[in-house]
Amino acid sequence: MIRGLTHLLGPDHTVLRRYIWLALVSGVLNGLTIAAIAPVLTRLLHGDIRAALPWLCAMLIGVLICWLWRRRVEMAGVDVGIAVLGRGRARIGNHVSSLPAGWFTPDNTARLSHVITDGVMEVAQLPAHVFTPVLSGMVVPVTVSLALLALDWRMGLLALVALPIMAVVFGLAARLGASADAVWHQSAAETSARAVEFAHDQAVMRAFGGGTDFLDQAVAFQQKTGGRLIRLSLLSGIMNGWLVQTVFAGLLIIGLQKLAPGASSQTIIAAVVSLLLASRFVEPLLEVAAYAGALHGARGQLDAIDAILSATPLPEPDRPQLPADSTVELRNVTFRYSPGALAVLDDVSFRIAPGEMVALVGASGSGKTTILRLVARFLDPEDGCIAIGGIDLRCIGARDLTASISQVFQESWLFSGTIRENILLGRARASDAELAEAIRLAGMDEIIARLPDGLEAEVGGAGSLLSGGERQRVAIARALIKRAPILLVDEATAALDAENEAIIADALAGLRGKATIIVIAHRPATLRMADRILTLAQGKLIKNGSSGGARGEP
Ligand SMILES: Nc1ncnc2c1ncn2[C@@H]1O[C@H](COP(=O)(O)OP(=O)(O)OP(=O)(O)O)[C@@H](O)[C@H]1O
Repeated sequence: MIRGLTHLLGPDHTVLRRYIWLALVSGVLNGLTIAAIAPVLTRLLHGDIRAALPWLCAMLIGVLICWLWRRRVEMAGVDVGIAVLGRGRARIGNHVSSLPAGWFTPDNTARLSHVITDGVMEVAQLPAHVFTPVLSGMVVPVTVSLALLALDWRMGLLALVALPIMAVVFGLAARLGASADAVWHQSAAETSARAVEFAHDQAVMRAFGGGTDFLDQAVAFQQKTGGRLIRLSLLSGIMNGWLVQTVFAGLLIIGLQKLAPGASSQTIIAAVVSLLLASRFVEPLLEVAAYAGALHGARGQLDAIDAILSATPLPEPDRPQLPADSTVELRNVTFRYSPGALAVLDDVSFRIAPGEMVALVGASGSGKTTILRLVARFLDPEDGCIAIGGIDLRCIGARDLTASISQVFQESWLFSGTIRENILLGRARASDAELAEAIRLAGMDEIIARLPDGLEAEVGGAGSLLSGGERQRVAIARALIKRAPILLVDEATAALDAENEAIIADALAGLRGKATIIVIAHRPATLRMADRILTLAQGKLIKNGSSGGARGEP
């Protein structure tokens, strides 16, 4: 668990180290203060107040130091929490942004959103609310059992032997809950993802009279996994508590034996003090046992964070090379989305010269979008290589590759913010004149004139305040302003009226010869405009010919 937190904090793990050190010292100080009860009580019960006084003072000073030290531990715990919320979150963000775009499957996306919202918060609260009593609960009994050893060797020995046994049982109980917890976290992530989908796609569901079945299934699964988790947490809590009580019973039996009739007053006093210490020995252990649920809950979150941080980023070249020009070449590329699955692309090779416009055609599922994803290096091929300007994509730095490629994909992803911000995402430093030119070429002048806030109009989450065609035009303006030497276009099959289609055609025509264009083409006009048409069928390139031969194809 500590390792997981250290991984999350990365170079900032020193705050965690400081906190642990302070918490352990706090445990020792607490233990020593509790142990001081023994000489105080012994002397008081013997009626020797004068001899008890120095010990009493030492104990009171100990209580004060413990109280002050505990404040330091709490503040250090808060510092760790703040580091987790701030730098830990940033670390997850930085790491995720270095992962291949292909990593963002619905499952991983749901897990990521669950971790960023709930997981990090749960982990951030761990030090202040859980670790402090747990660390103290582990150290105090060690110190108290040493004091017991000095008073009654049999009780001390039992306490010392019981400690490692309890540590093993507590660990096993935590492991028992951890697997149930991992399944629960996964089901919780899935339920949140489905709830968002459910809300987002209400219009479609209502149109088709869709029920809530898919959401109900996720909720039912979460209920089942939650129930199992609660049962196992309860079981492990009971098991831990039962073990601590058994050890306490053993200590009581040994201590009470001394109170047999005829025992000397000295023996009775030693027995009473030992029994008091025994109760202080079990108290923190019961607290640790009670925290078992919280601990393995947090472990589940830490494991989920660890899984994200352990995902392999796209390897960056040691010595990045720059592409010589905007040639795009696939050499014997084979790709499958998961090991053992059918090859989505099978030994595909082609070369596109700088400034050439190539249309990709083929039946649905033939691999057209996958080719664009591979050229943009969302994913790496299994076999073969993809090169830009003669350089393998794997030898080009991520920043240079991003600068080389513009994309207009069907989803036309827009982000919350204004139209201006969404377009300038293409090139933040574009001048006003360049912005105006991109807007004109993307046919957005009239839309912007119509909106009360013009360029400053908010597009809403994922561009929800704009129509499908308007979203597509913002995406085109963004791609145009970037002026990348390579343009990848997935021509939308839906949501485009004749006007929007004409605008896309104009934008492509304007770029013809200036950029290397690969377009997944659906319209005859685009096919006619292309210099060459590549036809795919079931992941194989079956035709690589001039556009003349394909004119009129859908
Ligand atoms: N993320 C993914 N994980 C697993 N399989 C995928 C994934 N994306 C696509 N596929 C599969 O890969 C194959 C090729 O998909 P691709 O999207 O490249 O086809 P396409 O030719 O662009 O289809 P369309 O014209 O319908 O968009 C399909 O069988 C598809 O089911």
